Amino acid sequence: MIEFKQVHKQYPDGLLALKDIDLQIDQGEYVAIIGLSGAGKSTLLRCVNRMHDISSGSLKVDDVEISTLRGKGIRQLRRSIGMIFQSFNLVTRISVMKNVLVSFVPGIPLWRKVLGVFTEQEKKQALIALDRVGILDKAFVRVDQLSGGQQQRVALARTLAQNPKIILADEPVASLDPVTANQVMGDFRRINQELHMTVIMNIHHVELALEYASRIIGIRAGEIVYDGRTEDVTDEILEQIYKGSVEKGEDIAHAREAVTN
Ligand SMILES: Nc1ncnc2c1ncn2[C@@H]1O[C@H](COP(=O)(O)OP(=O)(O)OP(=O)(O)O)[C@@H](O)[C@H]1O
Repeated sequence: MIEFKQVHKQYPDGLLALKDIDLQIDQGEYVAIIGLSGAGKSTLLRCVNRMHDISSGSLKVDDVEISTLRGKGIRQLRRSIGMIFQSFNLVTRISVMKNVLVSFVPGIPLWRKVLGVFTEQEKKQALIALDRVGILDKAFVRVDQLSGGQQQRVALARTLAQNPKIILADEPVASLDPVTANQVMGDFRRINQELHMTVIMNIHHVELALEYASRIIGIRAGEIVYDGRTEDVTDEILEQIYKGSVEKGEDIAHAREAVTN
């Protein structure tokens, strides 16, 4: 379980990016965080794995106050939390398999990583992860020969091989075409349901958030302005989250379309 209590996050330049955040996310939820650009979505997500430190309040992951963690404790925390980025963060000149292997076993000695020495068990785990996201047949293909959607699936497989309890995804489908974005959102849902991993995702596509996530958190200027079930999201709620946005009208139209279809 992830628990924020009265969390504030202020950047060194004085900007208050998160204000008084109270939030509880149970194991196995699929949560989409939506809001305008600059609302604080990435900041919120990145506090969970200590990529950012909170300024005050309490943030617990499985009852551990994460702000008290140091070196080894932070590494352990990050082992249980996978992170997926919009830009995939893969090494494109090497094979899919190597990408998964090199990153999913952070505990192995550096020399084994450098020489590419992996056990049969590690290889098996990597192949199982690739199979889960439907790209087992690409295991020995170089990453730069794959489409964007396939690369995002490699990133997901790499995270899965690490067997995390929580997956944080920062705009994972922002650079994908609509069909591929739907497929990748579906991958996240399948993994969430089959493996009971918590998924917390920042996403600009409101219609995809409403279609795939079971809970929506709306952030506006660093504050939570909506937190509830996806099916309870109304036009008024979206209006409140996106008030003043140039693209708002379009986003809400898409959102409605997705809900009524
Ligand atoms: N390292 C930083 N130092 C100072 N201010 C920052 C830093 N990172 C983010 N901010 C500011 O904090 C606020 C929240 O940013 P954040 O990236 O969390 O928003 P976001 O909702 O994820 O935006 P986007 O959808 O554009 O990614 C913004 O005003 C941003 O400019």
